[in-house]
Amino acid sequence: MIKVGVLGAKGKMGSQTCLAVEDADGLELVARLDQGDDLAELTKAGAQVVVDFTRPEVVMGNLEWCIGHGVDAVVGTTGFDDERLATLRDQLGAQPASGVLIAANFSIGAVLMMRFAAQAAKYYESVEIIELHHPDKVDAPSGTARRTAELIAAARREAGAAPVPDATTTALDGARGAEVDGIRVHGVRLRGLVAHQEVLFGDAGETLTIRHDSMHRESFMAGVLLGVRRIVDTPGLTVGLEHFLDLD
Ligand SMILES: NC(=O)C1=CN([C@@H]2O[C@H](COP(=O)(O)OP(=O)(O)OC[C@H]3O[C@@H](n4cnc5c(N)ncnc54)[C@H](OP(=O)(O)O)[C@@H]3O)[C@@H](O)[C@H]2O)C=CC1
Ligand SMILES: O=C(O)C1=N[C@H](C(=O)O)C[C@H](O)C1
Repeated sequence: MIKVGVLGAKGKMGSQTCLAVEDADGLELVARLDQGDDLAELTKAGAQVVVDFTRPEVVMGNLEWCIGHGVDAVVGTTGFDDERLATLRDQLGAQPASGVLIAANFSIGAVLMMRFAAQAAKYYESVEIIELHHPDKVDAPSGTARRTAELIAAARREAGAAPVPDATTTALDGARGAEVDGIRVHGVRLRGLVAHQEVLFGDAGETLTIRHDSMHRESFMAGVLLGVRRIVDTPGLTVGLEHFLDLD
């Protein structure tokens, strides 16, 4: 049995994760912690793996604690940039047996969407991303949109593509979205939505749209459970659930 603790256990993703872990073969839910709880409860309960669905401003502190206490971590919380990843690599360097998985999105369909978008990137002159989420989301653009933009930008760079064309010279602030690694990202917040993304590609006389929809937070759970089962045997930093899927 793998003993699992959940951080952010009262939140939308944390509560769904608790249900999924309780139902999963070979996993035991030993701790549910939320805002104000003492992280020492994790070691008292014997947690081997922590699943973190908290907030961008607290996740790095949680991970420093986990790495320092030899607890592996599966992280869905957003807010990771190169600087944060470098910090984690340094911390893990001092604890070579520990593992951390950072996944912008645990839904299999979203991982495929990112992969397909990276594959399509070199064939199109234009590309923009639209992410659509529930209005309780605190960060924009979404972690998934940021990651998708980075993957597309890397593929375009490798192919020697020119910058995405855009003749805009006057615009209201925000009208052209945010720029991530040279790719425009637009955010929609709408009651009724969960998590959705479109990647729009365009070239002479044609467009290609790759769309993914998470209708329910259950969509993330197979990926979270896979992450928990794999991270106990995967020391170091793993960025992206695709490393635990047989995509090639
Ligand atoms: N990778 C993926 O597949 C997915 C990632 N996410 C990401 O996961 C994160 C959480 O999303 P969601 O569940 O919707 O958010 P919620 O706001 O519903 O849940 C976050 C929970 O964490 C709690 N919390 C805040 N600080 C701490 C702390 N220091 N220790 C423990 N718990 C704390 C919050 O308490 P309080 O409300 O009192 O602050 C809240 O209960 C976001 O970054 C989101 O983008 C979401 C869906 C899928
Ligand atoms: O906050 C959310 O809900 C989600 N957050 C993640 C993100 O920012 O990409 C994953 C998914 O989009 C849902």
